[in-house]
Amino acid sequence: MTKPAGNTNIAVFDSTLRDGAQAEGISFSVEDKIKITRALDELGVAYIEAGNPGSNPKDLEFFQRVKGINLKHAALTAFGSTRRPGVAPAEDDNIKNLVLAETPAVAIFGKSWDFHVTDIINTTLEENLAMIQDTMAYFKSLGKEVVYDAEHFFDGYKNNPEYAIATLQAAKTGGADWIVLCETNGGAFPQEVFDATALVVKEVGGKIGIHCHNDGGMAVANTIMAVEAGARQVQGTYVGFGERCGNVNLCTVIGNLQLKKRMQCLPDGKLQELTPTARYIAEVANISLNEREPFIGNSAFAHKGGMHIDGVHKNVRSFEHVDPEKIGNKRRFLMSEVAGRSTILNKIRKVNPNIRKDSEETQLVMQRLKELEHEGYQFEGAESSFELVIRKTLGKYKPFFTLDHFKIIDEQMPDGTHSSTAILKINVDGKEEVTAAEGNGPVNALDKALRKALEAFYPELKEVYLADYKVRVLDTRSATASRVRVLIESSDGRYVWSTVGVSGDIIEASWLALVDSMEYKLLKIIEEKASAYM
Ligand SMILES: CC(=O)SCCNC(=O)CCNC(=O)[C@H](O)C(C)(C)COP(=O)(O)OP(=O)(O)OC[C@H]1O[C@@H](n2cnc3c(N)ncnc32)[C@H](O)[C@@H]1OP(=O)(O)O
Ligand SMILES: CC(=O)C(=O)O
Repeated sequence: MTKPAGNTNIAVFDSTLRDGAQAEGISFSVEDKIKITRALDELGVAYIEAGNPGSNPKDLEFFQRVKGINLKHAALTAFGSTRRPGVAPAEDDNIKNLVLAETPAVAIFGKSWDFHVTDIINTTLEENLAMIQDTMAYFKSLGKEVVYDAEHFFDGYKNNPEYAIATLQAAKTGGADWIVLCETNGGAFPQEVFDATALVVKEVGGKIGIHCHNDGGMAVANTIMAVEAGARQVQGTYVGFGERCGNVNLCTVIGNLQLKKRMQCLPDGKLQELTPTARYIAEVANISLNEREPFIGNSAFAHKGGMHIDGVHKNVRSFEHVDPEKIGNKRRFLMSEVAGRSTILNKIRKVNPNIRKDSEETQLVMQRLKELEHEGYQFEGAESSFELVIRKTLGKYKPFFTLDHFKIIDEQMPDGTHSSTAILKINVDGKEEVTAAEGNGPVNALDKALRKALEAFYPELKEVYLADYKVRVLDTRSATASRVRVLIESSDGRYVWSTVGVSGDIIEASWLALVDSMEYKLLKIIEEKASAYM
């Protein structure tokens, strides 16, 4: 038997590794599946539907390998269909593979929609009922926990309610532990889901679950309505991956049920892992997380409008529906032309703690920020450049070096190879330094030459490297004459910082961002040394 799902009263059933693997663009390796299984178990979901052993050798291999892993919370679940028409369960190849998986739980899907029975699996309505009942009874005889997924239940119920309910009764008679109502085509409305689920809870009884797809954008609403009607198992995928438009996003469902409806979905203390787990799963799946995703997205608690930021500084409840820390996310304040003084005050105070919201300096920095954003700068993702803007505006900036000149030679060879060389002369406290460096492109060569020149004076820069480089054309209509914004992410292995440059020339924009990056790092070195002496 499966382990209880801790102190939860909603059983979370995650199908990232099965329905999620049916999403366009997703292909998990066995290793990926093991990593995600461990992460979901650590989070405390009740069931991990990890694949379809009758589908492919990869899933079979996964189920063999995962046997050696001791899961703390979750019941590992193998997925497959009912027996085929006219074949006994013990003789059905798909069912034999499910047995080989040796999981404590199985999820078996069967047909609820009469049209699917007659036109898709080409059998009789009676045989379909027998297929469902026999399959449940077979797995129960093997001591498994059996989750019955009533595929297309809501469409079936609309078309032929008596038959749809009869399929659920067949599953119950066969001994299913859970009956899960599937909104397979994802087109139902919340009220329809509520009404049908409430009827099933009353007339069929037992433990009822819900499985929604998002084709009409209603998956979360439909899931919540089913829970309101009495469903106690919620199936979905962790960040919403799934066939077509995806399955219900479990992060959104868990966030809503646990924080708004006070229905516990994860064991005590685990809700804070909601966001880090989403990042981890997206990383393993090699899919970039939609940053606007509720609860877990990077933008979910990012405040940009000046009036909103002012409100949040006064009381976080003014523009936040829940506390981001409860789900392991964080509040962010974005620098931009729509910011007000409250937004920048915290940043200014790091440079001069005596400045107030109504100080003249605050107004000056605000004005400079808006001018620069008008020129094409964006400080949302380049807070280190913004700190330098504040210093320059407040007269707290002294350049670490001055540029005499640089020159870039780009060579395209007849054999198709390409090389870039940068030659550069800088001046530090009256001392000149001339360097040259080669790179795989002009910016790479310039970056190397600048660091080489500066390292002669500031050896700490040896550990700095360029972690990311992004270019954005600001006015696409004017094509090559348009301005470009370059965003650079630098790192010294411990910290990451971001800087920005804007110009009509991509090399100049890159140079401006590179200079900010080096100057910011040098400033931080000085600050660290100063605090060590305090
Ligand atoms: C709503 C859902 O998400 S259900 C799960 C859907 N997931 C998947 O399909 C992914 C895994 N599937 C697979 O790897 C393959 O489809 C397999 C290995 C299971 C089957 O492959 P094949 O035998 O080549 O069949 P194919 O995929 O072409 O067709 C599906 C078969 O399943 C049968 N089938 C579909 N649903 C059911 C059901 N509930 N009960 C019994 N048989 C079913 C169909 O009738 C069809 O059989 P037929 O060829 O005799 O008409
Ligand atoms: C079972 C399933 O994945 C569905 O009906 O959508």
